[in-house]
Amino acid sequence: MRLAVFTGSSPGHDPLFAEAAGRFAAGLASHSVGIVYGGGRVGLMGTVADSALAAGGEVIGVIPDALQSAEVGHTGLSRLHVVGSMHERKQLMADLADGFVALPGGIGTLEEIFEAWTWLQLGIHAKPIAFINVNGFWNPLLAGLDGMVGAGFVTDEFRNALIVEETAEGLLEAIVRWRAPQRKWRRPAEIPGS
Ligand SMILES: CC(C)=CCNc1ncnc2c1ncn2[C@@H]1O[C@H](COP(=O)(O)O)[C@@H](O)[C@H]1O
Repeated sequence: MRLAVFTGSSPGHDPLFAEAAGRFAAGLASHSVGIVYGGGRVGLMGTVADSALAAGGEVIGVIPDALQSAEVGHTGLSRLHVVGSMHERKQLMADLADGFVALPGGIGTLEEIFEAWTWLQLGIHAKPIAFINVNGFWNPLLAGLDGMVGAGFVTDEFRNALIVEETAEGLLEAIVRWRAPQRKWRRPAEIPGS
C-alpha cells in the first residue's frame, strides 16, 4: 500500500507537529506502507520524508520543476518525479497512491486533501481520505464541515467517509474497515425531474 501524504511546507510553531509527523511517517514505514508526497525537503514535508526513510520506508516525491529549481526538492528519496505543473503533481500523486492523508499544514495541504475528497464525491476514485488530528489541530475545520452538512452542502455519506485518526496504526485499521460511500447524484433543486 502507498499513501499520499499532504502536509505543511513549514514546521509550524509548536515542535509537537514535527514530533507527530515524524512518528506518523515512521509508523507507516514500520507497517511497510509507502509514502507519496510533494517531494519537498522543507517543513513537515521534510520531516515526513526523513523519518520514513530512516525507518526503512519507501518515499516517492512528486515535485513541479519550478519548486525543484527553487532547491526545495528532497535529495535522498526512493524516487523523485519532477513534473511540469502542480496539477500534474497532484494527478501523478493520486495515480500512485491508494489513499490520501492530511497531516497539519496550510493552504496547500487543504487544497490537496479537499481535491482528493471532491474526486471521491465525483466518483473519480474510490480511495480513503484521512485527517491525522494532531492535538486536535483539525477540530475547527471538522466543525466547519459539520456546519456545511447542516446547511445542506455536504451529504452525511461523504462527511462520514472522512477518516479522522491520530496515529499510523489507527489510520491503517480504519482503512481496512473503510468503504467508499455510494455516490448519489443530487438533483439540482432548480431542475425538477432532471
Ligand atoms: C520556494 C519554496 C520555499 C516553496 C515552498 N512551498 C512549497 N514547497 C513544496 N510543496 C508545496 C509548497 N507549497 C505547497 N506545496 C504542496 O502543498 C502542501 C504544502 O503546502 P502548505 O505549506 O500546507 O501551504 C504540500 O503537500 C505540497 O505538496
